[in-house]
Amino acid sequence: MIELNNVSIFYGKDKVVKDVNATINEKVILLGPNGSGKSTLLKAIAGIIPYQGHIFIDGKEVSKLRNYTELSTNINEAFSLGVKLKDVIYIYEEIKGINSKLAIGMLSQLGLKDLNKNIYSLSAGQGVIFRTIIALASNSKIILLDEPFENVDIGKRKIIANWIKEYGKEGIIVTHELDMVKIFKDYKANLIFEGKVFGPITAKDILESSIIEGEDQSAILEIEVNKKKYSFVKGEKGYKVENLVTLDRIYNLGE
Ligand SMILES: Nc1ncnc2c1ncn2[C@@H]1O[C@H](COP(=O)(O)OP(=O)(O)OP(=O)(O)O)[C@@H](O)[C@H]1O
Repeated sequence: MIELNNVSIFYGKDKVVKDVNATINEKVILLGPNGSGKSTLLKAIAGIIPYQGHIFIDGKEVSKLRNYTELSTNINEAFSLGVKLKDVIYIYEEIKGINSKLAIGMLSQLGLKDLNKNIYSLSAGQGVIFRTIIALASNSKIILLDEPFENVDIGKRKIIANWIKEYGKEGIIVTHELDMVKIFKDYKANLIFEGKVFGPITAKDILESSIIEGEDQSAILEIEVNKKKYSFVKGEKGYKVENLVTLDRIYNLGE
């Protein structure tokens, strides 16, 4: 279980994650526009950057955890050890207990067969595939995945989506990809705007909502962006701020 108690994260004086409170004991989707704080929040939960407040993983404060094998992530910064792919796999086998046979099979299925390759020589999509598979093949209880479909071909995205459903019991999946959110429509989703987290509601409800000016009685979620309130209302109803049917348009609210 991931518990966030009044979590704030600063870069210098900039507070980019603001007083987040949440309990996560399943796999959830995190959606939000560029620069809203998604990666920053994931990095703090993974113990890569400092935070204020408390983040507990299964009751233990993240800042005090060392080599915790029940949490895995595809975040770039977690991959500073090893150069050749086979070395990275070996190191993760040693320190995280990943199932290297499983990882090698999954990589091969997605076209990454030459494990003598240098991790820095991978294309953008290959890098995402490699890091995501390492995170999944660890079969940790908790997985933190930052944009696991970015730059990945559509057919491979679907394979990865199925693996994400299969591996890990809890965690956070950050994605911008609307088609992928559809695959996870039964998952709960949280929205993040300007460092503030809203929700959860189901991904399906987000996809099917109209967004109208705030404080509608039947709203399934209310968010505040740039001091304006918006309500997510199921189906066609009320005066629409915009004809919001795609996530891209939801993201535009934050700009
Ligand atoms: N190392 C850093 N130093 C200073 N500011 C940073 C740093 N990393 C991120 N930021 C800033 O923090 C804010 C949140 O960034 P973050 O990367 O968490 O956004 P994001 O929601 O993941 O965006 P995207 O969808 O574009 O990946 C942004 O304004 C960004 O410019």
